Amino acid sequence: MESIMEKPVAVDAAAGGGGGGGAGRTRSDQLAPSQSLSRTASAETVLSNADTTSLSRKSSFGRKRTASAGGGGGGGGGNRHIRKSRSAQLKVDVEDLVSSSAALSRASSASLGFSFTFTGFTPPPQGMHYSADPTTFSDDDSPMDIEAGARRRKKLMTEPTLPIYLKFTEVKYRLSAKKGSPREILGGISGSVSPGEVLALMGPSGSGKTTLLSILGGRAGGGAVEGCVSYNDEPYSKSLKRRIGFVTQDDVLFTHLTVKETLTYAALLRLPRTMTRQQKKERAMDIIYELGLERCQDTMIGGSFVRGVSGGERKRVCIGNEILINPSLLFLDEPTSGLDSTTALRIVQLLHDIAEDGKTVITTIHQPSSRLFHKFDKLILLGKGSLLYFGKASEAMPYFQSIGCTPLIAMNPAEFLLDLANGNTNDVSVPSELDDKVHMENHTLENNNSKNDYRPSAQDVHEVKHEINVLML
Ligand SMILES: Nc1ncnc2c1ncn2[C@@H]1O[C@H](COP(=O)(O)OP(=O)(O)OP(=O)(O)O)[C@@H](O)[C@H]1O
Repeated sequence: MESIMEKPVAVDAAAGGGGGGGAGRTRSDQLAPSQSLSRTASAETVLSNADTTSLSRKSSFGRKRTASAGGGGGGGGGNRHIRKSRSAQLKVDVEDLVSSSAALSRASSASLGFSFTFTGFTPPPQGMHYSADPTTFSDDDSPMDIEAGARRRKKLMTEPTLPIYLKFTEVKYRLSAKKGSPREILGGISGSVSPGEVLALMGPSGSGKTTLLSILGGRAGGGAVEGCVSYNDEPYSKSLKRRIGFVTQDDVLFTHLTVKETLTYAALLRLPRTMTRQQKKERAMDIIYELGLERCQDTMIGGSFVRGVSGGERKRVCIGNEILINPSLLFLDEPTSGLDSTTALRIVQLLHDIAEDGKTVITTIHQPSSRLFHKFDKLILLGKGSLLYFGKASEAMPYFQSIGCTPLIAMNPAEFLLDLANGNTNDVSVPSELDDKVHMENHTLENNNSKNDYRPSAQDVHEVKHEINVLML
């Protein structure tokens, strides 16, 4: 890692980015009365514990919960009455959760899984009005609703963060082998991503997506890294570490904690001392609302032996754990793996919303649906550690068509690009250079009595692409 950090390159003017609407929709009209009541009551208790210095923000926060409960049909006055009558029997208040021995014993019985590494959160200004609109998604929203909700959704993540422009040039990664020469995992990958953009790293399994993501996130493993990675023209530093959120493929969560407990503990442990305990707890609740987790906030995370939240909800909790600290750079390793296409779309829409708040988002992705593919601003296509494409995601197909690679049947763009990266040219028209190479290699294989067909490698596609590029210049 040392070598890449010593020589940052000058950064060109940051490319424009962003785009896409925010996700979410209101769920208040579908809330069961009991859920509404308990949330309202809980909010009331939080309010009652509030110190006077942050009254205005807490009031708006209280209104927010009231509003969401009110969606179920209750008016303001009625809610107040309900809140009063229920306040005595509140059991799920955050204060109780944090101090209750039951919660603690459950926590201690689970394995420690948080990766509390960063603490660079700036507390929001007092009196900041947080959204009263709980219009985030839940698992039964339709994609149409998501789009509509995206327009309605107000943002919670309004605290300013340092915009970070990430640029990487000729990044190589080699692993030393016990026998023979070192194994090259990444061979000269270049690209950049601006605040407001979502960069997707796509490629077949084993192509080096996670390795590249880890290097960019300052988490390179034991191999040798070459090239240059710069953050606003600066090399990686300790202070930058505090501005990075990293959601790994297998983030470990406490099985027996509820969603609310998980995020509240994370807030209490990860947010800076300059924030009061109350502010931290409110921050956790804001995240719950922002990520549309209010309906499952009291559900246990669960695991192999305990039934808990759904896969999509679990992913959102992992993302919540990271966006709590309001990172400038957010890295995610396969946040949509194992999810159905609609839930995956919601997660990617969420990433869009986060980017729209001025964050820089980089995510690996396995096999996105076409709708999901079009949500990315930029794309890096990897094939066996080689860079096959870097540019706007929307221009990837036209680009490959311009060099003679076109799908022969209607195909999801991601599927087509992954086929190319895998060297699978069935149903794909490829340039004659590549075709010739396939025939030549097959001829050699026939002469050797081999039963296998030659499949062009990612390197072949890469080379052909390079030759064509040269011819086109
Ligand atoms: N520490 C390591 N030791 C041995 N091999 C490694 C190590 N790190 C990465 N590799 C190898 O590097 C290659 C790229 O791995 P990487 O996890 O980056 O791929 P990927 O594209 O993220 O794959 P997947 O989509 O399956 O997660 C793989 O062949 C992997 O086995």
